[in-house]
Amino acid sequence: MLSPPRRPRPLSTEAPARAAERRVYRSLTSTMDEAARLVREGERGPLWLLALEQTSARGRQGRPWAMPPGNFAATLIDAPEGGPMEKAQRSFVASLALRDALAEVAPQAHLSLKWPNDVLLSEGKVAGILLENFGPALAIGIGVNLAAAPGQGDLPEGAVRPVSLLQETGVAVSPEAFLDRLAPAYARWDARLVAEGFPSIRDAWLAAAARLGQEIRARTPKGETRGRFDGIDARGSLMLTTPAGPVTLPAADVYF
Ligand SMILES: O=C(O)CCCC[C@@H]1SC[C@@H]2NC(=O)N[C@@H]21
Repeated sequence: MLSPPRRPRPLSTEAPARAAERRVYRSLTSTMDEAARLVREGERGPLWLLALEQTSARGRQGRPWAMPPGNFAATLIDAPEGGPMEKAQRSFVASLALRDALAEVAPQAHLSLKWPNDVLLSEGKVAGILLENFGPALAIGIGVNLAAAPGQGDLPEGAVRPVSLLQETGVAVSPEAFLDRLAPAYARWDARLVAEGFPSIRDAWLAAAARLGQEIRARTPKGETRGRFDGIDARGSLMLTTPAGPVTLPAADVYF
């Protein structure tokens, strides 16, 4: 007879001041899987799930996400007010929070933001964000190459190379210590979104955007669009000026 599936047990549960509750796990398939399970059980957050190892992590567009030991992997479960647009805006909140947390631990780092939700360090990808909507709650998955960058393998031409914080700056920080910075940074930017609305978040994001005003390429299942990166609209969609006129893309992969 099959035994019932074992529930992952957190190593610790605590609620530090100024931040949401957090649970730390030694190993999970993916913090997104654990988030989905907890949401099914009624969890609505805000709750951070931090895994020291993931055996089956995923990235955007169903791609696998490699997680060398020492890297950061967490998911924030939250149930913000509003509809799909307000939820999608949290990817910009998370990008800004990640930028701030990285800047706090490595003040000398050259950081920028790549649409839709990557954080670049010295122009390489140091962190990625994956948003998944689990009905009543949102899961914001965040992976940061703190200790090591995954192998470059078969990167598409124009894709940014993966880099790690340690390799680029010499700064060593544990996943737990990084969450100590990230959780309050997220709470600050989220409060700003609620208080001031998306234009304030958009302005802050654009001020840190990589390649603004320059030519980029955006790939969707329908093909590639080349154009000048003019910003993001009120929904967070990518705005390009192409030889054929303005184009707005709600989702795409961007190449430089
Ligand atoms: O493709 C991307 O850039 C997004 C990567 C997101 C990876 C993180 S690691 C924590 C969370 N758990 C997952 O399985 N994926 C996200």
